[in-house]
Amino acid sequence: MNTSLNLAPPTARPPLEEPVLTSIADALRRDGHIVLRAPLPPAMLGGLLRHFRSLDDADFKRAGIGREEEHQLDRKVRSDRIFWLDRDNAYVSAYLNWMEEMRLGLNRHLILGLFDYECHYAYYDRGTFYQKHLDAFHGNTNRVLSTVLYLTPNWQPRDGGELALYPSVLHGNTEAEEPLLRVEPRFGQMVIFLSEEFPHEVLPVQRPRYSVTGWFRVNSSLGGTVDPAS
Ligand SMILES: O=C(O)CCC(=O)C(=O)O
Ligand SMILES: [Fe+2]
Repeated sequence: MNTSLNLAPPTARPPLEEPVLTSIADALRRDGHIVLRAPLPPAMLGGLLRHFRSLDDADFKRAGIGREEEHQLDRKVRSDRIFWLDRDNAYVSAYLNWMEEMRLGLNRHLILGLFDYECHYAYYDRGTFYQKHLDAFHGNTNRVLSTVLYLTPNWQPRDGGELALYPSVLHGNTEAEEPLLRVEPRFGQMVIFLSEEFPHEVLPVQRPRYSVTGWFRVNSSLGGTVDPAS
C-alpha cells in the first residue's frame, strides 16, 4: 500500500497538449506506430512505479494469451505476470484520465470510434519474455491500439527486454525476420501501435522490467448489447 504522506498528490489530469496529440494522430495515420520519449510528468511515473512495487506477488497472476486468458496459459509463449488496473490508486486514476483524453483526442482526429481503455501492470522477472504475437486476431478482441508505458528505472542495454516491433502484416510481411524497430523499455517511454497490424515480441529480460500495457478498444455491440469491458 502507498503509505507515503510526504508525496505531492498526483495531478488529477496531466495535460495532453494538442500538438502532442496531433503528432500521435499523424504518426498513427502515416506509420501505424509511434514511440514517445517522455510523454508523462516524472511525478506521475514515480507514483505508478511506487504503487506497482507496493503490490504483493500474490496480487499478480500469470499472464495468459489473448482474451480467454485462463484457458491459454502457456509459459513457453510468455512468462510475465500481470495485475489489471482500476481507479483505486490516485496515480493510476490520473493515468487513466490522461488515456481518456487521448482516447477522445484520437477519436476526434482519426474517427476510430475507440470505446474504452483497459490496462494492466506487467512484471517481467529475469529470464522472462513474450514471444512474437499479435494483440488482436480477426478483430475478435476489439483491440485497436496497443499502448505500453515503460517504468524500469535506469534501464541499460545489458538489461534486455526490448520490444521488437515487426513490419505490418497488412503489407504482406508475415514472415519478416527483421524488426521494424526495437523499443528500449526506458523509464517513461511509451509506444503506441495498431494492435491487429504489428507482430511484436519482448526480448529476454535480464533484470526485472516494469510496464503498463493497455489497449484502446472498440465496442462490438450487437442488437444494443454493450460489449463488457472485461
Ligand atoms: O511490454 C511490452 O513491450 C509489450 C507487451 C505485450 O506485447 C503484451 O502484453 O501484449
Ligand atoms: Fe502484445
